[in-house]
Amino acid sequence: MHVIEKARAKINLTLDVLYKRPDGYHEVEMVMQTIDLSDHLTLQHLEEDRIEISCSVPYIPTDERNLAYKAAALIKRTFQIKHGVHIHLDKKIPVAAGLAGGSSDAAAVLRGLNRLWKLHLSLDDLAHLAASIGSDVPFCVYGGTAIARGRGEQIERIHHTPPHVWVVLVKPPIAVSTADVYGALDVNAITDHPNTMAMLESLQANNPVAKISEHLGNVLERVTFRMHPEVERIKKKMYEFGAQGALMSGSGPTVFGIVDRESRAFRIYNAFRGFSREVYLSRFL
Ligand SMILES: C[C@@](CO)(OP(=O)(O)O)[C@H](O)COP(=O)(O)OP(=O)(O)OC[C@H]1O[C@@H](n2ccc(N)nc2=O)[C@H](O)[C@@H]1O
Ligand SMILES: Nc1ncnc2c1ncn2[C@@H]1O[C@H](COP(=O)(O)OP(=O)(O)O)[C@@H](O)[C@H]1O
Repeated sequence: MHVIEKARAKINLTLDVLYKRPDGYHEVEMVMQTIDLSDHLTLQHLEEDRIEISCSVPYIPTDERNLAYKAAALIKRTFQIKHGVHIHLDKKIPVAAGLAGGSSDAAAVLRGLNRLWKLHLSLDDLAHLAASIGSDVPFCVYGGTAIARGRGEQIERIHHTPPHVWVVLVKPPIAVSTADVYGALDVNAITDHPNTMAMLESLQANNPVAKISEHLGNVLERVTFRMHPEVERIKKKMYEFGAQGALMSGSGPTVFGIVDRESRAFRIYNAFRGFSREVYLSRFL
């Protein structure tokens, strides 16, 4: 008995930080968008009471530190399930990139085990559980377009037909810690808060990409740019190569560019392939 789930990457079209909370987290407001770049998960029922993880790449832990493991352990604990699961992760989303790859794997495990073990939970039930795994996991349970608030776990889904937008992603070969980036952010020094509602209205009005691009904004960019100037250079190149809009996703270091035409996206993709190893072509989903 097995089920297959796709775990899709996200990008942040806006990322605003409102204040630092007493619990150490930052109160955020972000427009999140699922893109067509996914890990593939296979969940195989085991009669024995254990969680096994295997992975297509060697540099991700396969023990309880893996977010997919945490999700399976949470389901087993919450619903007192006495058998187990083998989870294979076929990784395609770059790791520690600002694209929520691990969070999306965890969300896919919640959805997959709900089916495998016939738990009859709604997506809202799963998203509620997901918050204890990580701030980005509830959004990944739903996917699509949403506004995320709180520490990222409060999701307002946006039901619309997503505009046709091509996305080129470039991940420089550096590791960025989300905790370090939030830790180095001086909330009182933020002057360029993005306009969440303007972005939302632009998406819902199905505006052309050039218009949507006017509202892209991420207050963590400055912090990551300071730590790793090459990330800012990639953003500049993205515009030089013809992107209509460009932004760092999440805490970085991936930078995405958006365009309305496939041919233009291919040109940018090919231009980056000359000197970047990790370049991806994708679309809004
Ligand atoms: C920046 C964002 C934007 O979508 O994504 P990534 O760059 O990780 O993809 C998210 O806010 C990341 O969410 P996620 O990666 O799930 O974070 P968590 O595991 O919950 O938290 C990691 C650490 O980041 C800091 N953190 C996280 C979220 C938040 N609203 N405020 C914080 O200060 C905390 O120090 C926390 O210990
Ligand atoms: N299933 C998983 N896939 C990727 N990374 C994982 C996973 N489980 C745990 N991790 C760890 O989580 C960290 C962040 O990974 P990831 O979710 O890809 O990044 P981000 O939050 O920047 O999008 C990495 O250091 C990685 O070792």
